[in-house]
Amino acid sequence: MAGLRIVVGADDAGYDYKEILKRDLGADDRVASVTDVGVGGDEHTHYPYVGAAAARMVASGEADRALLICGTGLGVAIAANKVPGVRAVTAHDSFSVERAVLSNDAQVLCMGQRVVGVELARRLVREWLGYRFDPASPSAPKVAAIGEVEAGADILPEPVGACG
Ligand SMILES: O=C[C@H](O)[C@H](O)COP(=O)(O)O
Repeated sequence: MAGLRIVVGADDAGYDYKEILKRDLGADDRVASVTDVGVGGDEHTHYPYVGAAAARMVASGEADRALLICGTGLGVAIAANKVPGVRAVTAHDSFSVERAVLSNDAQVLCMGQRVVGVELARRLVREWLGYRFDPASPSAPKVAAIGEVEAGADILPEPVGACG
């Protein structure tokens, strides 16, 4: 399985975790490359800029995934989701991290440095690296429907019995 190209980013509130997680990613043989879009230790930025910068790299195909940290993991996710084609989630538990990839084909995982302990964050990132979305899974049509909504399509609700 090809190694993942990962972009990491954080605002000031997520800088410490971003550095720790970046180091972990760099030492993991499932990771082909790690690109850091900031912030640097002596820099300041608002979370939408790093969230969007990382998401654009995913949308353009320069990166396979992004890992974004802010105070809560919420702002960077909202910003990343504004980039067409990007599915960003905030997750601080094992099941959500699994389903983010296997159900939602989310390419962007966001966490909050003020929310989750660092050792749990490190463990969740290790788990995250092990999941790959299966395009033949029953979840694939639902992910495709997200793209249709993004493209502006009106999608009528399916009958309840047809929802898988
Ligand atoms: O979602 C936003 C983040 O938590 C950010 O790091 C802090 O934002 P605030 O300073 O506006 O609360």
